[in-house]
Amino acid sequence: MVRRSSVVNILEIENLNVVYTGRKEKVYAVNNVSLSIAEGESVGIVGESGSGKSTLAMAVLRLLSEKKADVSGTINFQGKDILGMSLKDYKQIRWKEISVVFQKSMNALSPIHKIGGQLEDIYRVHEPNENKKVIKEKILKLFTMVNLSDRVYNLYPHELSGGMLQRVSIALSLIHNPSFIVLDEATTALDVVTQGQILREIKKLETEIKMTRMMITHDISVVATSCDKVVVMYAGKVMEVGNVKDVLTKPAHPYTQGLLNSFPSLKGEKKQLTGIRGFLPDLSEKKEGCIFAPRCDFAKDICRNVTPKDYEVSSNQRSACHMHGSEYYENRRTS
Ligand SMILES: Nc1ncnc2c1ncn2[C@@H]1O[C@H](COP(=O)(O)OP(=O)(O)OP(=O)(O)O)[C@@H](O)[C@H]1O
Repeated sequence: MVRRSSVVNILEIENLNVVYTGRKEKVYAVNNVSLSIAEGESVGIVGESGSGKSTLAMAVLRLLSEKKADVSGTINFQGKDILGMSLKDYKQIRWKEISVVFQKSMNALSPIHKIGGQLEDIYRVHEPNENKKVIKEKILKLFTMVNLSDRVYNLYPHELSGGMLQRVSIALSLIHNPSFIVLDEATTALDVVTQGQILREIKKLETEIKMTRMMITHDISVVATSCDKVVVMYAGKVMEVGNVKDVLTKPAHPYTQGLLNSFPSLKGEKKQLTGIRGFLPDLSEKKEGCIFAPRCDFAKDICRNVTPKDYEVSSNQRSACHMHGSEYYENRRTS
């Protein structure tokens, strides 16, 4: 949604819809999402639980079962139509070009094999003929990058702390030098000190190996400290997109404002946390109007009846709100 003329987009998502069909009732988890991510950019996807962040990532990663989810729209990655290609072709891209770290990625490691051997085996899935010594060197280099010592190579998973295991997962995701990485709550379970360290290492890596990052998180402070752009999702839709600084200091959508007012600030004045009244809507049906209107203190008739389009607030910020950029919002902006 934020477009800069000289920028090359690595990922372009147009009108993406994901409907879970596995149960009696459908779930419209992602609705008409369009967004682009420029090469080298780090983009945070935020929104409360159930807003469709992981589903969006799973669609990009082609990890949704065709039997359980209908995916429509287009996803272009480096000019290639991801949804249009065969799964066999996509598997050539996954891990090599696009990789992912989930919150529980570390659980995928076998408890009875040493870390080094497991990483070596995974490396060979894409490079079956690579020399053992070369692979080991590569893995040790990655360990250094994520601040793990060489001795981890010969340890079993149970001999590592949660933070170390998550660093192993990040090292693993980087094993084929991907140009795009998805981190889905990858640092959420870690203590703040370890999380901060890992985020700093990831940012350093991005400049070293020219990587683009899509980061899914509940934690706005993670976005504030580590991302260039933020996408705010609610009930399967993008509510607001923009540069982190603009969106976090001058939110243009009432949902973003509510989300920001739900987080305490460690710096600056103490403020009353107000949260957002009500709950996420039932996603088993599609309704006209703004999906946030029932929870929005400022909704007018138009909001309840007409689905808002995506309005430009500034060259760096867009908001799907009928009242975008009105004086009314100007007055409500947080400082
Ligand atoms: N496999 C599935 N089958 C049916 N519905 C699903 C499935 N996975 C997710 N959903 C539903 O899709 C909606 C979006 O879920 P999703 O996990 O993408 O949200 P999220 O924003 O990532 O939430 P969280 O932050 O809690 O991970 C929710 O209503 C969820 O219940």
